[in-house]
Amino acid sequence: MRLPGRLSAAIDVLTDVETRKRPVSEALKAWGLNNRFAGAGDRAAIGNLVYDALRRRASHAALMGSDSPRALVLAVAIRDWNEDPAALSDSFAADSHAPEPLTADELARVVGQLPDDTAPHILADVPEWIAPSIERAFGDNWIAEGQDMAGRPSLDLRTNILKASRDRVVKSLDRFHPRLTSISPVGVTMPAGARDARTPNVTTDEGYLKGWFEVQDQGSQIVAALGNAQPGEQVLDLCAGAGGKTLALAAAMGNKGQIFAYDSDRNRLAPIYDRLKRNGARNVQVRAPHPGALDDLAGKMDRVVIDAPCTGTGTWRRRPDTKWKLSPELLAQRTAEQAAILVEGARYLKPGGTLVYITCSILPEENDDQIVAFLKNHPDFTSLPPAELWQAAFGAAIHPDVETAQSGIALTPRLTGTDGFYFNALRRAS
Ligand SMILES: C[S@@+](CC[C@H](N)C(=O)[O-])C[C@H]1O[C@@H](n2cnc3c(N)ncnc32)[C@H](O)[C@@H]1O
Repeated sequence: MRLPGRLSAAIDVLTDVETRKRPVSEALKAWGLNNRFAGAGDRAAIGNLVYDALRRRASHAALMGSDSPRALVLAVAIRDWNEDPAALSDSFAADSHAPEPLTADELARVVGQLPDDTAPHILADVPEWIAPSIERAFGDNWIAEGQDMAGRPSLDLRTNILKASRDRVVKSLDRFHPRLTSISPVGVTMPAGARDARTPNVTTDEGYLKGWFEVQDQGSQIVAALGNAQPGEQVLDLCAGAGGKTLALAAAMGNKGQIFAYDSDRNRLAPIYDRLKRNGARNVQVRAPHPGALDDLAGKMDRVVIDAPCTGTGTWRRRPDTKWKLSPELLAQRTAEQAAILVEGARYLKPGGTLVYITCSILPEENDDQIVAFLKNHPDFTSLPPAELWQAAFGAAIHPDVETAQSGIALTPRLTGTDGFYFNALRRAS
């Protein structure tokens, strides 16, 4: 397919997403099944167009004076993919699979600039109602933070040090030109390409099948490392999901001690069994959810890790559709769950133990605010100093801007080149 046909397909996919309220991944898959002539390169390009349209939906729509799928996709082609507007329009006329040529109004708008009085949430490409929260989190830098959250993410891998060295992983993926991550000592990264670049399919690599590495954003690797789980400890991973953090903790502990991996959702937990086997993680006991599943652990854990259910605002680069679906109701639901899980997690700690709280959110309501509320009712807990945790994990001084008011650590695409994550470690008095 040539670019005009790909643009047309992206408009169809976005229309499908909007009219049928479908997740983007589902709409892209359906398009591929209905258009089997399209190759992997076409599907990747169409996916990039759709995701780019959603990443900068607000500013594309403001510039074009419309948020229709056509307006958004044309804006991506010209603003993000640097196509020449007149040449693009001419190429439409010569291609039977192309969208209609650009109108005079579209041509004039797409080469213009956003006016000086453009609302800040449009410049930041975030929903208007959530802008005050993002401003509270980042102060004067909040628009720049929003803009970086509208970029493309890198593909990051975590070396499974139980089975391989980072050098070995780099060598096995040589053909994708991997680089070392900037902070995580076990990470490997492949920067996002431009335009129609395809994301490397690393999960068919023999190194992946042998358990040498896992796909894991560097931010997720960093918070797992800050958790500071030590060989021989008793650790409860209370929201283990498919086990991304569990596997990182097992490797950090050198398979020594015991991790109890639990999740209240059986379906989310299901993939963990295969992943543990592939990774050679032998110190993990999976506890399936049933009443009283964790009762025997009360008061006994050295460390309880809460990778809390959250709005996922830190992952907007990867799932930009969720940015526009976020609602005050969903945020309220997540914050209520987080408050309850923090109290629940504290129950399993022994005196002197550490409660590790993690979210993949950038919103203070889910981060520092939760810590303030928890500490108010749990005066026997104190936050551990971020600079010391960072030094212990990475042997380097912490970037000053990642420290939050409540001794938390907030990672972002702009500050650390990672997804957005929040971390806070709370020590219980002995
Ligand atoms: C952010 S995800 C965990 C991701 C996972 N730790 C990883 O690294 O791949 C949050 C998880 O919390 C689980 N969850 C939600 N409420 C819970 C609760 N009350 N107790 C335990 N798990 C819960 C969800 O099912 C979800 O799998």
